[in-house]
Amino acid sequence: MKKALTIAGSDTCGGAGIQADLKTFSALGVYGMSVITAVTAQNTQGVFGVLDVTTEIIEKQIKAIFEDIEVDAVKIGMVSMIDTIKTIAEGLKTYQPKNVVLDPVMISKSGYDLLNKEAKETLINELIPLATLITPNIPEAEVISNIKIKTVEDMEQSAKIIYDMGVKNVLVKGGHLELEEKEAIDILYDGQTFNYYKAPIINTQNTHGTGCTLSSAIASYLALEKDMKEAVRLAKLYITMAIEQAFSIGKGVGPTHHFFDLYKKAGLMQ
Ligand SMILES: Nc1ncnc2c1ncn2[C@@H]1O[C@H](COP(=O)(O)OP(=O)(O)O)[C@@H](O)[C@H]1O
Ligand SMILES: Cc1ncc(COP(=O)(O)OP(=O)(O)O)c(N)n1
Repeated sequence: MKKALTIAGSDTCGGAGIQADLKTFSALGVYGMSVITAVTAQNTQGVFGVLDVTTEIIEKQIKAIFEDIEVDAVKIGMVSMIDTIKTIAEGLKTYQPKNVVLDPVMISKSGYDLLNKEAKETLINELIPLATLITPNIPEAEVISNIKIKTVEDMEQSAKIIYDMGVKNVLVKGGHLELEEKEAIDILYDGQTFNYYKAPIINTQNTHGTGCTLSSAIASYLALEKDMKEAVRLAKLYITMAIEQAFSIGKGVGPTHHFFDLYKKAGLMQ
């Protein structure tokens, strides 16, 4: 069985973070493992507190996995602090996993800073060059590339700037872009060509964890030995269905749904 590791924060309400990643791995038939970087107290209405895990324990979690188990893909989510990022970067350099999908989580949908402001430069300098793929949403791509993004052409320019920071592939996600066509368009850049992944915008307020779900679905498909374009194509189908099936569980933004049978019927499972 293929095995994927998520290095990310815990989301109490199960819609994003470690919980979303593990649900996605399982739904796609990949064995999931976790290194927890931070514990958040959050629900569908907001984030109410964060406890960062010590670097000593993060280092031990990474070592415990890699010294024992072969890892086919790594997904990185909330990394929170400078020292956390440095510890993860050291781990990646030591163990050199094949596929590293970096979701540069910065701010939750409810507006809470999940990455300390001063840690941004460390994420760019230390983690981006070690990633096989980075998956910023529009606000994250704006921060990393330092340009404003209003159009698909801006997304392409941002992808090129981020690519030049040393990552092998860039996927700029367009969920936050308001286009006339009413499409959710994501753009993959591999240093040579752009590939476009489009889906109709689904009219729902339940989009908690969309970014986590997409990046862990890509990591799953890379673990299953799909090439990058195919992994992103399949993951885009997965996230679109997971948003279509999203439902309310509380008073605010509900989570994506990982509906095993649906994916099986759609032929998305191995
Ligand atoms: N309302 C929606 N309908 C369809 N796809 C969506 C919708 N919102 C987001 N997506 C897709 O979900 C994925 C994650 O989207 P995005 O919102 O851009 O990232 P994040 O969750 O990190 O903020 C992307 O593939 C995006 O195109
Ligand atoms: C613990 C944790 N990690 C990441 C996020 C952000 O996840 P994302 O998929 O971008 O979803 P939203 O915050 O936009 O719903 C999180 N909230 N918590």
